[in-house]
Amino acid sequence: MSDTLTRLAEVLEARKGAAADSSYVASLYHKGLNKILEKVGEESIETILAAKDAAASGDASDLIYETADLWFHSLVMLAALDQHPQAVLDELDRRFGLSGLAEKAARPQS
Ligand SMILES: N=c1c2ncn([C@@H]3O[C@H](COP(=O)(O)OP(=O)(O)OP(=O)(O)O)[C@@H](O)[C@H]3O)c2ncn1[C@@H]1O[C@H](COP(=O)(O)O)[C@@H](O)[C@H]1O
Repeated sequence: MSDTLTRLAEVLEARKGAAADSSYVASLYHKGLNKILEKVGEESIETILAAKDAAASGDASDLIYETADLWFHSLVMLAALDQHPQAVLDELDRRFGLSGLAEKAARPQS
């Protein structure tokens, strides 16, 4: 799972030197941080609406699609601020360790 984030982070880093009209990510960098944050906000709202629809209809396909958009734009935000997604995964790992669930999951069932 995290391999996808690593490979995507590499592409996002490479887009930093690219011309605005060469790719979607390059165009976002050229528009600046405010535009990137606007996209994160937009995608957050679309994800919430899709979650409501999924709960009502039982069909989660739009929710998965919108969540991918939200994660993607969050990764662009992190890259624009020179942050790597591994730092977020490390933070989640730290919290998982703190909760004691990691040890519980590793322990054989009796
Ligand atoms: N995962 C994604 C990804 N997810 C969503 N999007 C784009 O995000 C945009 C979101 O849709 P919207 O309708 O909200 O946006 P829009 O109308 O195009 O833009 P606005 O004018 O509203 O800002 C669409 O243009 C999608 O194509 C993505 N664009 C790129 N990637 C990945 O990023 C990599 C680099 O992309 P490029 O920089 O385009 O080569 C690609 O190889 C992909 O792996």
